Amino acid sequence: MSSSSANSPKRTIAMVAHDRMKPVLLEWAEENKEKLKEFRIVATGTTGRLLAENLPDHDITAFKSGPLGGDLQIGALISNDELDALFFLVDPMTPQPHDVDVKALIRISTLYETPVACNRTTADFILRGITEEGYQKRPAHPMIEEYVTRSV
Ligand SMILES: O=C(CO)COP(=O)(O)O
Repeated sequence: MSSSSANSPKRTIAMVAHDRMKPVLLEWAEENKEKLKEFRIVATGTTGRLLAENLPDHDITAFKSGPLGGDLQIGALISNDELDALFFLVDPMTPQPHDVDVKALIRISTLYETPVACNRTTADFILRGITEEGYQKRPAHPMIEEYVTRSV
């Protein structure tokens, strides 16, 4: 994954929002809709449907709903090194039935050096960073290689 140029395929970013954060994400996406056009956007089910309704000209794919495995589908992209950033507006005040999936998504993002925004301020920084000329995502953490080649 790297910075884009005129001829390269669209980079992929993911968007997820817990229910009370969905209006916040929609507002943030509206504010940033011009920059977001350069990406393919994948999202958990309900978040993706709402984004597609609000941004009909964007390239948006909705996976399964989060509690039904949508977070894990995004995690699969990350573990294949196919995701450039994750925008995940988490509700810090409401317990989630699929909290283990949410944790797994954050963990796998950490391992693969995928930038993750859990609030709007970080989302602003990440979007600015990944659209900057010359931006290059770091490769996955070397501990992956150590793990693959470990002797047991
Ligand atoms: O719960 C979610 C992520 O953990 C969000 O899923 P939805 O976008 O399907 O509501």
